[in-house]
Amino acid sequence: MSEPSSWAVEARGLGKKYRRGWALQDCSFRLPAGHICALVGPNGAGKSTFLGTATRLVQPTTGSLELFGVPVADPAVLERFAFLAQDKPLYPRFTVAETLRLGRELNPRWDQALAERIVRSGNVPFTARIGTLSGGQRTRVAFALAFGKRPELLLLDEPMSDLDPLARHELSGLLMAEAAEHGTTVLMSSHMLSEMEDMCDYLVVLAEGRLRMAGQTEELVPAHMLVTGVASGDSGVPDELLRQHTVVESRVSGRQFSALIRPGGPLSDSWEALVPSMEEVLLACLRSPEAPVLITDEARIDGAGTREAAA
Ligand SMILES: Nc1ncnc2c1ncn2[C@@H]1O[C@H](COP(=O)(O)OP(=O)(O)OP(=O)(O)O)[C@@H](O)[C@H]1O
Repeated sequence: MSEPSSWAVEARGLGKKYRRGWALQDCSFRLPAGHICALVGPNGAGKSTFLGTATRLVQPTTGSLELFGVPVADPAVLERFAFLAQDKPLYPRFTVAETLRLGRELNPRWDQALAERIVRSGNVPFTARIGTLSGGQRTRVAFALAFGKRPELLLLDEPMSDLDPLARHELSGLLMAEAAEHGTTVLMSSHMLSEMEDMCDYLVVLAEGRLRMAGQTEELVPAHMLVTGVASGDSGVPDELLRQHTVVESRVSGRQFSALIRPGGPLSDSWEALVPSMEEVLLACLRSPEAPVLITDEARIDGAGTREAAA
């Protein structure tokens, strides 16, 4: 058994219901500490809602959530994570220097040198007021605040969306270096699948408020194969493929079929099989919300189910 603190995130039956319906439902998984995890899903999938429950901005309707073994309702958890919200809320009248000073005064483990380095490498003037900065410059200051806190867990909601390609490259490099050097766990929602592939070693996929996949990428991605061959049977997808393997997505074009599958045994020699990229697996999974859920043993949490949220 692992020590409780070796799990950065443990969600058990987590759900949030709004008047319009469930934004997140029966979500159960765990994320071991030290990973960089992509939180992926289409618009409205429940990613921000999940991050909201982790940061206490959203009160769950069902289930529980622990960070490093501590329930999120416990104030002791607050200094262990930093959150970069999608709209990067900062005080518009503060200067950049005043914003960093606020970070220093509020956070006992504050790293001023690191925060200043992040601001300086984007040539953002320390004397400028936040309200006068471009969207990307504001994001950089928000990054500096989040990193400067030296958290054990960084929760990032679409952090790179308004950054130029150079800034994205620089800050994603910094993210990976920080995670490697300090063992920081990162949970980051994003629609940039190919960038996630370079950075992330853990995946949590949501669709329509439900968990679709969770686990280490090195386990999830090779659990899939891209198969092509000669079409046969009523649908064009060979019966043997449908019977013996889990077909996540299939397509028939002329006399050829192609499918992304989870092999249930050896594949026929008459088909060509390739290991897909993470992006190909994610795209197929997102296009096929009816495909069976895949959660690795490491990410699976026992005894989960929908119940009233812990007070
Ligand atoms: N405060 C709210 N009141 C009512 N419904 C809400 C509220 N916040 C979110 N929702 C609904 O919950 C669902 C999940 O929204 P959420 O913002 O978590 O999705 P998301 O995966 O972050 O989407 P995106 O990729 O577009 O940012 C959506 O259907 C949304 O309309």
